[in-house]
Amino acid sequence: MKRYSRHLLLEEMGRSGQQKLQQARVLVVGAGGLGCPALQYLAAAGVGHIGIIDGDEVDESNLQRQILFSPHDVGKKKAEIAKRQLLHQNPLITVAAYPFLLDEKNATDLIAAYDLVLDGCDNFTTRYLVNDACVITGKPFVSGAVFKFEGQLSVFNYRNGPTYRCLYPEPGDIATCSEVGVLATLTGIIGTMMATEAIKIISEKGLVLSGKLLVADALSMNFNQFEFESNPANQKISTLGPSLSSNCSIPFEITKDQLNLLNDYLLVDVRSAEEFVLNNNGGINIPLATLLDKTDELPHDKPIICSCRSGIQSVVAVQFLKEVGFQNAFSLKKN
Ligand SMILES: Nc1ncnc2c1ncn2[C@@H]1O[C@H](COP(=O)(O)OP(=O)(O)OP(=O)(O)O)[C@@H](O)[C@H]1O
Repeated sequence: MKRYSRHLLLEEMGRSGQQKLQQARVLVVGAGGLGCPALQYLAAAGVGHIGIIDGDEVDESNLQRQILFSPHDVGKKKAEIAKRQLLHQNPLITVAAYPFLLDEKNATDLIAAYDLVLDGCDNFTTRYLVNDACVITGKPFVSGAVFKFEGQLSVFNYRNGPTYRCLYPEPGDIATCSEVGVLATLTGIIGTMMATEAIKIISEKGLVLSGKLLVADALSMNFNQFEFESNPANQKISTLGPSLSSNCSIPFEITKDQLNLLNDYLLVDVRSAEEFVLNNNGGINIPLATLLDKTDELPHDKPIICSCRSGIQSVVAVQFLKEVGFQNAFSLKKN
């Protein structure tokens, strides 16, 4: 009672909410930059049964953001070290470590044994796999992603809400953080928000981020939410397909070289007005948050090229533009 007293004091949580946490079974995919903070808060908050699946070993370059690990853990299995740390932090919970990768053979059985999944992996293959296995087993999942200074958060397959495929119908090839770098604290922010959504789902309190994508920009501290629709066809998955290639490209991305071949187009910088003023790379500025209100300023007779700093917000912008009929929209690919 004393350990959880600050939760018990919350009217919305109270004894029944805390008991729901204690009874909950949560699987975290990936004990990396997002998984570590998410796991720490789930354990501290008293989620009774936590599973950790990660096939990787701790690397020295992980220590910048993977806060469950120390230098003497380098070379050891992340799932096992994370389990040890969480039990040390909260001996009142149970933790299962799966020191291997989630794949098509184990995903459905493993996910079926949990109430909720948190996906903190770093690749599209696993994201689609988690999605499809959650659809098949009827489990909601909280999804986080980080790239340089930008993070994304959403909840999929929650009470028949939209799935990951409703937001991202096609696999992408955006580089992982091992190739481009990521701000340490951003993984903490998004990972902690993933745990927050998990606690809300389990305790059945608050508005869950279902059908909405939160895009966070650590440099400007702009946090924006975008709504997206459900496509009922995406609920009809009944078997896991073979692994999706993680290097197939987003069909609506365009490189700088390809852009140079175009005679006429409209360049739309979808960063915030502040960022645009600080670093004007040409084109017009329509921040992502206002894009759908300003579609009457956009042409239908020439390509619309969306651009941002890292190539993530521009992909989201194109996704939204295509939904409202701008099939000639492309995202400018970053190096
Ligand atoms: N299919 C999978 N099953 C389980 N864990 C996965 C799977 N795919 C990726 N992961 C794990 O997700 C975690 C993602 O962590 P993070 O994004 O911080 O990158 P990293 O792989 O640890 O480091 P870096 O990208 O710098 O090499 C990793 O620990 C990785 O092993």
